Amino acid sequence: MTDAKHTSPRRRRSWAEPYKIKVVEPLKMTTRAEREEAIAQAGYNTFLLRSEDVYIDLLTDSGTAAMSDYQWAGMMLGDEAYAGSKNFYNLEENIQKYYGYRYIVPTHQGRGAENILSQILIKPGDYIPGNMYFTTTRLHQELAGGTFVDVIIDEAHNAQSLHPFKGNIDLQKLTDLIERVGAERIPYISVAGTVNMAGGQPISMANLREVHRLAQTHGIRIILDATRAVENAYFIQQREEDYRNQAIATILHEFCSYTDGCTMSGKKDALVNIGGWLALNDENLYEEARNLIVIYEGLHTYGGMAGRDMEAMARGIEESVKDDHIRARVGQVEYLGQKLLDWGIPIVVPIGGHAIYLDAKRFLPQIPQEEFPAQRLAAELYVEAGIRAMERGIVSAGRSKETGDNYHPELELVRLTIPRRVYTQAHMDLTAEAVEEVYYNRDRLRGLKMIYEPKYLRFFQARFELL
Ligand SMILES: Cc1ncc(COP(=O)(O)O)c(C=O)c1O
Ligand SMILES: N[C@@H](Cc1ccc(O)cc1)C(=O)O
Repeated sequence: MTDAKHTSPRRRRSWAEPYKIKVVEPLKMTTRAEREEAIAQAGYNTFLLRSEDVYIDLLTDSGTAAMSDYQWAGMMLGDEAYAGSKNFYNLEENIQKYYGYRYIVPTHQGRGAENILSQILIKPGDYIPGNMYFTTTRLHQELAGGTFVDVIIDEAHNAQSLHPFKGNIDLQKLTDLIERVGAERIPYISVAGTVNMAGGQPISMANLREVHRLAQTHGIRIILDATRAVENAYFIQQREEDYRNQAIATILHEFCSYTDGCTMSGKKDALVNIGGWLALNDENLYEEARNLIVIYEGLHTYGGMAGRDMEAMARGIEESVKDDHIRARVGQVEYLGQKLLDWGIPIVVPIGGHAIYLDAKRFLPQIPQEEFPAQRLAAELYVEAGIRAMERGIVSAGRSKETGDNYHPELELVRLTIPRRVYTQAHMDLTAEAVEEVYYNRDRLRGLKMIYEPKYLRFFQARFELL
């Protein structure tokens, strides 16, 4: 007999956090009228709100993690020497140990590494295939004279496809590109794990291994965007048969071994508020990176970070690869997503690693994409309950560098991004309730008009008016 009463409690054990709370940060409560005023002043762009006017901040998981006492203790051991800080060597050692790359160049955050990498590897006229674009990554590739080509599987562009690895690369699309432009015009394949713009979706180990094999045949490098590679490793453990019994750290190491280097925003997986790195296995490329780093970031033993920041990141890496940590981290995201699915709210499935993505096309079908449905939905969530989310649709996609026309991405999404170790289950419940309320009242929402458009990465600073 297996009715609920007789089920072993062990089988029901949930994802509860493997830590307890030692310090809290009070939040300001606002009225609806105050929020209406604040979002209008912010030009209906959640990036332009003041954080003190936000109740639950789900704008991003970048630099928003709560550090542990072990990390804070490390901050007191900051060696703030200009050159040769011991914290750099601790950081270097941990990156080599857990990610497996040979040479490490610290940077102030991910895009610092993307800048250096793009300058070193890309020549005007080159093509860079990748598993869906990321805003900063593509811009650096374009500024260096390259053209990004999306070679992700088609399922990634379909919010409702249940493919377990929507971050996978379509080997046929990649082969076609190599045949069309020639391997010598492809400086590297840009692989992200997980894929942020697709909904935090993972790439499988099997797929990366295949991409590696193909790349080797043509002598093309693979550079990983390792920003959320630990979360990717968790999905490999959960969904890929051969990895079910392997530790996250082991999976991460193998995953990186199929690539020639990585750019990293330490502000995500590595549990710090600032920091990043560029890692490379090729000594000559490392030499070039060391030359550029002193122009853009700082000396090669600090790269824009204080010694204490490097120590916090070295320790954050150790914590990030613990199985208990990552299970609870993704578990919390899944908890929120499952609740929304149970209530019939349209979200991207499968639920991703760092965020829930509301499908604005199905949420607000009455608003055409040119009137920015996702931007409108994000603004409304803020007005409803002081929850700050982020548009990931036509505003984020920007314009084609060739024609200047707006891209029209298939995915028109609002991202509810969960910071690591910051919010409680009750915050997730309240978030779900607020989304449900907006969904209930969705018919009365109209679109927006863009009244200010910055030249680069427009979503950060664009302004809108209600239509
Ligand atoms: C997948 C991905 N790559 C690169 C970056 C760039 O990192 P950073 O914000 O640290 O510059 C981010 C976030 O910005 C990201 O999510
Ligand atoms: N990488 C961070 C910060 C960021 C947000 C949006 C961007 O398009 C670029 C950077 C994030 O994904 O949240």
